[in-house]
Parts: sequence; structure tokens; C-alpha cells
Amino acid sequence: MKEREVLLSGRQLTKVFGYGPNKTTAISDVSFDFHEGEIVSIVGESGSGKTTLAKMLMGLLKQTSGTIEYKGKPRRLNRYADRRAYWKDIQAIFQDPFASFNLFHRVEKLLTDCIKLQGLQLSPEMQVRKMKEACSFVNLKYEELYNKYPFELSGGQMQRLMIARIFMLRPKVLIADEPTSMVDACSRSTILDMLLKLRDENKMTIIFITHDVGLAYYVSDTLLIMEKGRVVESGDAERIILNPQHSYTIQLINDVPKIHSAWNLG
Ligand SMILES: Nc1ncnc2c1ncn2[C@@H]1O[C@H](COP(=O)(O)OP(=O)(O)OP(=O)(O)O)[C@@H](O)[C@H]1O
Repeated sequence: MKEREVLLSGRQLTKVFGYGPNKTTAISDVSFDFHEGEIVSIVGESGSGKTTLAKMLMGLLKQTSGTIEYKGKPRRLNRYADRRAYWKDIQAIFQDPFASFNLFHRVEKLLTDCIKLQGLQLSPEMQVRKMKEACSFVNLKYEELYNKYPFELSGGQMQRLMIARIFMLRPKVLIADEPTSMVDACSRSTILDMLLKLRDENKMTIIFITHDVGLAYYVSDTLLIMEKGRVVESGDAERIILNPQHSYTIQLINDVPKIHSAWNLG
């Protein structure tokens, strides 16, 4: 198989919050290479630094030390034009879909904004066609939703709408921070399958942030296991799950509920 191109990489990244006695080292000496079309999960318990790392990758937080490279060059976000170009390529969906949308904008505006962000000049008919296509990709009906406000939608509909926006924006990298937290198991696997389909169609790199090692194994090519701000193990997902090397990884795997033994009360 042809070696995939490295798209986003980090070298010795460290992030320290606060000073003196209030100092917290959220990320400590973390390095990685994320490839084009790769699905990688960043897995760890609460407080292990996953969201901090995701925010640094997004360019929403500046690292205390270390470097981030995008497409083989040091990432620069000082100028507005640089940030705009970067955010065209890198998009995120977060745990709480209600926090991700402007609650005063109707669904139609939330979707037309994606067309504007891409800098496309389309006729009104073409715009509606694109929005309908994006909604049907995530099994939503545009006609039923376009006039609604986010608070008139269910959590699951909102999460689907977030994915419809990604379908329209077609970023090179998607950072998905627990994107299935608000839906039942059935919708959850549908959402994951939609993300996998987007990866296959667009060669999108997906960075999944989760505490659920079972879910990470289901969706990922590679894993980055984090404990207290450090990467304790990384590499091929199957290899890590079948043959974990670090005690923390073993503990995470053992903590996954076992369906059969759960009923063994004897
Ligand atoms: N803005 C901040 N100021 C100070 N400390 C912070 C800040 N953001 C995060 N931290 C600390 O950094 C550490 C890592 O937090 P982070 O949110 O990255 O963890 P996480 O793995 O995403 O957790 P969760 O799964 O609960 O979201 C924690 O100890 C947290 O208290």
C-alpha cells in the first residue's frame, strides 16, 4: 500500500496552564504524525489532556512549547488570512451541539454560511440543492428543518446537522470531540458510519477524542493513548487492543464492560 502523506504533526508539544502553585501541565512532551485519510483516536480518562490537545490542533490554544506542522510546514496563525485558510481545512465538532451553533440563526442560515465560508458563488437554486444533498446525507429532511431554530431540534438532529455542515465544508481534517455523546446507541453507530463514509469519499483525516476505548477500536486505524498529559502508547489500533504494552492501556481495556459477565451474579 502506498505510504500516506503526513498532514498534521506535532513535536514535543507541552501546554502549561497557570503559574506557581496553580500550575497545571495539561500536555507534556507529546509528538505525533497524522496522515491523510487516517482515523486516529485520542483516548484517555477525564483530565488526561484530550480536549487541550484538540484545541491546540484547532489553533484555539497556543502551546507553551513544541511545534505543530501542517502539510510539512510550521503552522502559522498570526495573520487573519493564515487563520482563515487553516480553518477552511480544519474543522471540529464538539460534545455539545447546542454550544456549536448560533442559536439565533435558522437552519437555513447555518447551512448557507458553509457555502459562504467556502467562497462559492452559487445561484439560490444551487444553494438549496447543496443544502438538500447535505441533509439527505445525514438522513434529515431539509424541507422540514430549514425554517427552524437550533432549540427546536432534538440533540440527535443537531448532531446530524453538524455532520451535514462537515459534508458541505469538506475539510481536510475533522476533529470530533465525543460527537456521539447525546444520542442513543442506534443513532450513534449511524453517525459513526456517516463519518467513516466521509473519510472514504473525501480522504478526510479524522481525529476522534474519546474516553471509550471500545468505540476508538471500532472506528480507528491508529490510537494515541493519553494519561495525565502524556502519550503512553500509540500505533495501530488492532495491535494495541490485542496486545497492549502499557499498564494504563490494559486498565482502560479491562474497564470496558463485558456484556456476558455483567449478568454473571453468582
Ligand atoms: N483553561 C484551563 N485552565 C487551567 N487548567 C485547565 C484549563 N483547561 C484544562 N485544564 C486542565 O488541564 C487538564 C487536562 O484537561 P482536558 O480538558 O484537556 O482533559 P480531557 O482529557 O479533555 O478531559 P474530559 O474527558 O473530562 O473532557 C486538567 O487537569 C484540566 O483541569
